[in-house]
Amino acid sequence: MSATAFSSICFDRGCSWKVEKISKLRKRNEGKQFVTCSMKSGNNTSQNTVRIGVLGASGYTGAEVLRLLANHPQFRVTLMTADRKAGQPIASVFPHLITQDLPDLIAVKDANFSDVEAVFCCLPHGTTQEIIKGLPQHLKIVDLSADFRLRDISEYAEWYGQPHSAPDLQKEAVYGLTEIAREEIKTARLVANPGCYPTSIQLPLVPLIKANLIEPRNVIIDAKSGVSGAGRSAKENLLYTEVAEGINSYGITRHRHVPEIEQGLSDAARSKVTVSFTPHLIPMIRGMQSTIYVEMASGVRIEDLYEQLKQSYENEEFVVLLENGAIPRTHSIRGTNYCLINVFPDRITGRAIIVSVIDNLVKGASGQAVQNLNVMMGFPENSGLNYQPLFP
Ligand SMILES: NC(=O)C1=CN([C@@H]2O[C@H](COP(=O)(O)OP(=O)(O)OC[C@H]3O[C@@H](n4cnc5c(N)ncnc54)[C@H](OP(=O)(O)O)[C@@H]3O)[C@@H](O)[C@H]2O)C=CC1
Ligand SMILES: CC(=O)N[C@@H](CCC(=O)OP(=O)(O)O)C(=O)O
Repeated sequence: MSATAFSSICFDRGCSWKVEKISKLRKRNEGKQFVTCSMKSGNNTSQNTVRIGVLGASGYTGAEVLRLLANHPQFRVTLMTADRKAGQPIASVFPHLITQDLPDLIAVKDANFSDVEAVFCCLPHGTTQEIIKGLPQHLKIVDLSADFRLRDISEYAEWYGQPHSAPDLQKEAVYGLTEIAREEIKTARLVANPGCYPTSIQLPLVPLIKANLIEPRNVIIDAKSGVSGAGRSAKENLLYTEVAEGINSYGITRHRHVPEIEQGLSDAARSKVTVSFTPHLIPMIRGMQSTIYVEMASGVRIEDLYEQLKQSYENEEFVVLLENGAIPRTHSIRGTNYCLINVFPDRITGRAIIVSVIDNLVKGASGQAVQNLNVMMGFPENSGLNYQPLFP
């Protein structure tokens, strides 16, 4: 059999395994949804409707929350804030949302939170902690910024260039990598949604480190992000002329996601882990790939890594281990909450190469945020998240 024929059979086997798994999990969740909640149809909402605020609804992650919640059976957006764009209808800020029945954007200071049960906080770091400090206690909060992700506030001060102004809230926050921290998220009031790079990196590495299959101190990560990862505000380095037809590495050795990645991996290892991490901005709108080079522990084979990941994620709808050499592609997850992973042997160095892809705006931000609020509210975890990839 030719190599091409072999790899195409393998690829097909990988896909059919996955299709079976997804449909099985979806059926299981649909069953739960039917029992737990009655559905919303059109403007008729059931008594299970949860009123939602979106803070920073005029930004990219805010808009993505609105897109996902349009198909959510329980969450209904009744409050939306902005800063410079306060006072405007959403369709004048995001014309693609014109068909949604949504309230106008208002300033945070004018918002009445008494009628809202939960908020997605899609604001810049720094600003976020000041605003969350002033929110009423009854609210469940999923914060998409970096403000509550680092447990050590001195580390926050070092990497974010300012002291943390809400240390008590920081102590209360649960780091929301859903597949890893689901039990804690269930009872949390404030969830710190992980950063996009840290999500794509920790999902494959945490189970491997916990099982002592890789050397945690020699991890090298080469990551690439679409430009929407930098948000919607105007910046010179994000102009079309600066981004198109080129690749720009940035934050080499000092990107602020380093301590977040090291925190998660150190927890898994129960000892201090350090990483070499280099992000790149590439000329695409959404999507992210992390290519991770690891040394396997003594006596460990690539098949052991593969089996561990397969076992860790076989009951997870949104983390998919591809089979038999299939290569994760950002095209395969565009607009979805999936993380696709595969592991490859580097026969020359003996290392393993792990490839992980997510959509930075979905599993890397708003999708994981919706997944987390579903967990916090006891709803099926995939509510509002059943999207097929946009391809081509
Ligand atoms: N983009 C991504 O892929 C990811 C982003 N994140 C994080 O999520 C958060 C939001 O990101 P993103 O949506 O991309 O950012 P954007 O820059 O696109 O949006 C920021 C939002 O915050 C509002 N805002 C800005 N300053 C203030 C202020 N002082 N008071 C009140 N509101 C304010 C803006 O309002 P206005 O437009 O009216 O000025 C806008 O609605 C950030 O912390 C980001 O780091 C996390 C993971 C991935
Ligand atoms: C392409 C790009 O610029 N990406 C952002 C990361 C987006 C993200 O996850 O940011 P938070 O940690 O603030 O949530 C960056 O490198 O800073």
